[in-house]
Amino acid sequence: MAEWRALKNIDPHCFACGQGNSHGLHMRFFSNGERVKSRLVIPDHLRGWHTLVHGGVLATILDEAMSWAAIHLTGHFILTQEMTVRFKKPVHIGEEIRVQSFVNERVSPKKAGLKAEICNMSGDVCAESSGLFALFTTEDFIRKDLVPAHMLEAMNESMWRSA
Ligand SMILES: CCCCCCCCCC(=O)SCCNC(=O)CCNC(=O)[C@H](O)C(C)(C)COP(=O)(O)OP(=O)(O)OC[C@H]1O[C@@H](n2cnc3c(N)ncnc32)[C@H](O)[C@@H]1OP(=O)(O)O
Repeated sequence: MAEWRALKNIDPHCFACGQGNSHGLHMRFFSNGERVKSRLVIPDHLRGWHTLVHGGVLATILDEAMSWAAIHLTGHFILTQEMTVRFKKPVHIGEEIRVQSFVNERVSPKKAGLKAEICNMSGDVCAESSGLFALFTTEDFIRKDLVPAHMLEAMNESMWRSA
């Protein structure tokens, strides 16, 4: 299996992966060509019930991990179309967690099924997800008019390279 390579962060403002978002999760991703992974500690301000991490935050982490896998393992821009999450064990504020994701199924040329799971440092699966992702060519994504074309072109130049 190929070694893990750090992936280049492409939007400093993203709540999940933006390194410049002071309220965000600052996720950094690595890929071995088959899977994408990240590790993080959830900051104190994202708690839900007492010291528990809010489920919506865990869902964001899973969505982000599946999105990075969809982008980097299929080579397309993506939109999350649907996702399901199963919360299996509590995650606590300040606890280190690991997330991994992969392409589970290439449903069609324009759709892929992804999976992700969050584990604690004991190796227990705390949350897992499945998602359906729409895959776009650069031209089709520009046509959607969701992200400025100059930003997509800059991403295209750097996105598929290591950090
Ligand atoms: C920061 C950098 C790192 C990036 C990480 C980002 C992670 C975040 C990921 C997200 O959370 S994305 C935000 C949450 N998701 C959304 O906002 C998606 C909203 N939903 C949609 O836009 C549509 O439901 C979706 C494109 C996902 C699926 O559409 P459908 O397959 O149901 O098709 P639909 O019939 O609704 O098509 C709408 C239009 O999109 C077009 N389309 C759909 N899938 C396409 C595709 N794959 N390629 C090209 N065009 C596509 C389709 O042809 C059509 O074009 P027209 O309006 O011109 O007729």
